[in-house]
Amino acid sequence: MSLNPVLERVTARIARRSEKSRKLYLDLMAHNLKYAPNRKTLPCSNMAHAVAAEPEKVKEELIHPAPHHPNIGIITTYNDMLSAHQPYEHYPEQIRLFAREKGATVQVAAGAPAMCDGVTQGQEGMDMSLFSRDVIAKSTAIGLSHCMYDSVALLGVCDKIVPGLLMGALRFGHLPQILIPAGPMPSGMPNEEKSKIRKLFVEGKVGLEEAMHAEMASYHAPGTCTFYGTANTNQMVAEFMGLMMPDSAFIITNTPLRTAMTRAGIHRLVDISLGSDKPLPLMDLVNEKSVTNAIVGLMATGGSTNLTIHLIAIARAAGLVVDWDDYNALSEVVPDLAKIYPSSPTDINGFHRAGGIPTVIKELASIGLLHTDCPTISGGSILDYAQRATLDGQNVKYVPAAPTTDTKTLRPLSDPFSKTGGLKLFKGNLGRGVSKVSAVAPDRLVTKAPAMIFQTQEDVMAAQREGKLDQDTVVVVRFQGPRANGMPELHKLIPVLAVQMDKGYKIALVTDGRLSGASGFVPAVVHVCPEAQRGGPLAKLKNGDMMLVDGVTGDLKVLVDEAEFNARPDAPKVRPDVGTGRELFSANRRYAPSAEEGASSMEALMIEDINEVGDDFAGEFNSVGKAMR
Ligand SMILES: O=C(O)C(=O)C[C@H](O)[C@H](O)COP(=O)(O)O
Repeated sequence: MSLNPVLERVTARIARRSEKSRKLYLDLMAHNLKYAPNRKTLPCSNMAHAVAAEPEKVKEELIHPAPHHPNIGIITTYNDMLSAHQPYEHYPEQIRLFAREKGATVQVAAGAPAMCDGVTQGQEGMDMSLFSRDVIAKSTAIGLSHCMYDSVALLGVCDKIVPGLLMGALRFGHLPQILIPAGPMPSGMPNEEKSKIRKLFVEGKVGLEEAMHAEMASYHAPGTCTFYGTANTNQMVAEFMGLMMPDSAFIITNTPLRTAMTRAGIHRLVDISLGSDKPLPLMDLVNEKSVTNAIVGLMATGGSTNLTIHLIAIARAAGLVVDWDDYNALSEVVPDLAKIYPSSPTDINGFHRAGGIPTVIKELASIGLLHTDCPTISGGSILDYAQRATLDGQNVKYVPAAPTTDTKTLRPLSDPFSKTGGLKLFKGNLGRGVSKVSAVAPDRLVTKAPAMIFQTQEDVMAAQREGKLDQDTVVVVRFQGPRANGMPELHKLIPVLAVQMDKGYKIALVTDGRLSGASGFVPAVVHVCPEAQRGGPLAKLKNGDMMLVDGVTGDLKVLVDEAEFNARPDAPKVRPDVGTGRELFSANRRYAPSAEEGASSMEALMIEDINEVGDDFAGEFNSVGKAMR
């Protein structure tokens, strides 16, 4: 099957743009592989510290390893408050047993924090959510810096956790690594019903007790939430990149198949560890082709807008430069094959039952919309991911993906939901932003209406209560970008604006902040760059300015005289927020690059430093390596 020419062009463009940075990355990984201390070269005292707490047998195995005796490091993001991460409690014990079956040992290298956007939505803690990615990345790096490991199992699932783990893990890309997901919770109260009750609550038609009951019937068990939000989109992306076992993303948590899948993943990790016949380092898996495959997956399934930030940050950690034009070009040729809540009533479990990721991959690969020549954890290519996992005794057995069994949720190529993908790039005199057009009803794609300007979502909610939003309007919520307040998700706006839409008004939202992956159906252009805090045009908008938000052409415009608009002073910048620990994140805010650049100050500064070392890089590290020997 010949490749789709746009896929080919976008991939080539990423490779060209990244030529220098990718080479620097691969040189540094080669240095890690060759010269970084490892178990076999650690001096006695260091080694004794590293094994001091192990049982005698394991001590012996670590100090005098058999020829292929890998030691697996675990980075775990377990905590028992997050439903998605609670199942990881006993994974280290299980993984130890599974590794032992193949003669390997296991040490928990580090724990990293995992925060829940469901808990922090609309709260001060949300201002730290995006930056928690950097904390997770650094925690991962600290764990792996002990250089005790021949391979790594990454335990994490949710929104910032998978990107953070990968951003850290990729700096140790010379090591073979696998993501081990824990799976979604069983379906509870349908998401659509929960949303209905939320709207009734906003309108004062149901009380607190009933609202609480609905939320708890929806979020009711261990596992990821069942909507197609950022957590589940990360899972999809990880499969499309071949970073986890085929069809492992959406097996329900704490089921026999889930356990069998973890076991299969660990067995596979042993087989590809350093020292094996076929080591498969992470740096080989994350390249311009797998990143492009991930964007295709995002478009074909209508995933979370957050991945227009996270995938860019993950790619940057591997020396790859991706931008929103790449996303947009792919969106124009990738059909939308899936409708999952918030784009439809079906949840992620329904999507999985309908055929899920294997069926989507099979369809896309059949028309050359996926690279089938980049390596994956499975040992083959992405074509291994066009298989359904089933349980065979204690083992996972794969069978070819079947055609969709529910065309309300998952469509074949011959009859897609739309010929183009789920996300769209908007551009114009207000900057660049992204929108999940697949979740928006066709008659709501274009909004031309006067602007109402806000600086917080609380102000929008208050205006709605006071009836001030009872008109066609484009609600602009600005000073919500990474430099202003850490770029929170503004998901509390959705039920409020949905109520206004139900009243028959034309409503759109424009913001330099983020929305949750659970946000849909309200036409929204998010992540607008440059952000108001950096002097972006949003800072010049006034109440009443006529706006055009056009989901067909991708226009994001203010329709006022250009000279008059440009002559306006910017609204004053916001001061940093403090409290709830936000003051610890000043550096993250102050140096944050734009959303389109991944919004990670850690990476922006890292890239500056690496570029400074520049062409001398490999030479310098070679001499450091020689001195060490
Ligand atoms: O997917 C994301 O980006 C998220 O932030 C996940 C959060 O858990 C939701 O924001 C909760 O949203 P509801 O379903 O409306 O309760």
